[in-house]
Amino acid sequence: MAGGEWIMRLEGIRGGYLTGSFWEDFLETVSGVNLDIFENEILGIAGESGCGKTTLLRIMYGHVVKPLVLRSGRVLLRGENGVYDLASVDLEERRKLWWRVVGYIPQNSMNMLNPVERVRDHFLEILKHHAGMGEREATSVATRYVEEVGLSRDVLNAYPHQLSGGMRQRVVIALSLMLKPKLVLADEPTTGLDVVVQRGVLQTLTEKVRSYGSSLVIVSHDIGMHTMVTDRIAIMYAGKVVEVGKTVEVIREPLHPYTRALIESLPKIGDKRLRKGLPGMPPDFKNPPSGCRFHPRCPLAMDICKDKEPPLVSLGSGRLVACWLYGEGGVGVG
Ligand SMILES: Nc1ncnc2c1ncn2[C@@H]1O[C@H](COP(=O)(O)OP(=O)(O)OP(=O)(O)O)[C@@H](O)[C@H]1O
Repeated sequence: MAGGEWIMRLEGIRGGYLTGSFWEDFLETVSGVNLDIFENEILGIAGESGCGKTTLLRIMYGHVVKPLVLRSGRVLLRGENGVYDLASVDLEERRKLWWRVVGYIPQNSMNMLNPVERVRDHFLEILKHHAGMGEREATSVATRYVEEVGLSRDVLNAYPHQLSGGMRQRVVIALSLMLKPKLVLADEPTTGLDVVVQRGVLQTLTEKVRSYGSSLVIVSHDIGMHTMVTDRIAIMYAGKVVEVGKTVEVIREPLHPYTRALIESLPKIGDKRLRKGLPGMPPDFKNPPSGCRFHPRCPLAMDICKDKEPPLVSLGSGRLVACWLYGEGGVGVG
């Protein structure tokens, strides 16, 4: 569970995509995010499709290549020899941190395996280059990790297309975890798998992360999944973090009207009533609403919401919310 020191600290992250050849042709899809990820925790990032979750995760990994651009902010990562700002260290330094300190499971990662390389070669390449192992040691480590994620060692001799989607995803999980990074970033790690396989893959991922004492950030729009596996949850809306807290508390008593709407839309066991969806559309990043970006869809919007952006304030016990309903009572955190 969460507690102790942060392993990653995000400060004032603003990033997005270049959409043309000029600096002004820019779509800001992450706007001023501040967030700490603590040691030994599983943090979920949730929000509607297109709210900026993947953009934020890529920035957290320090994999910022055009058209993705980080306009401002710091991505502080506690490494073996001190704190690094992934937003400013050079590529060589970031390469040393990738796999060993911070691991990444990108969206659709199971399709990312090189189709002309056997599974074994994927493992050996990482173990040789990032851990300096020789062939023999690397092969024995690869065998152990493949088995640890519930696969047979024969999988090492297979080509990716010979494996099912769930098996490929387990391979990607083993690859990203085998150097025991302190922090693993997983983007929709079970999308595209059937429900039963999803559960097994999630269980493997979270069990391994817990047993290595690593932290995991898991991006998904699936609140049910967050309820099952995460300790804390950050809710994003239109490029901003609008609520953070312990998952059980956020689910039991959502504070931000957007979080309430997300939770309201979840099916509940035994309740056959049609769930209410959230009316309206997420805003256009090119021309976001003034004040609180959620105000045009918010059933509780007040005059101030149109004029002034609510800061993310602390309500104590690690609960943060960006909403004028709580704004005056909280302690601003930036
Ligand atoms: N390469 C790109 N160029 C321009 N705009 C992009 C690019 N990639 C993403 N976007 C836009 O950035 C916004 C945020 O996208 P992002 O993928 O971060 O959201 P998300 O919350 O992860 O969504 P999803 O759950 O659908 O993956 C979206 O409006 C998307 O269309």
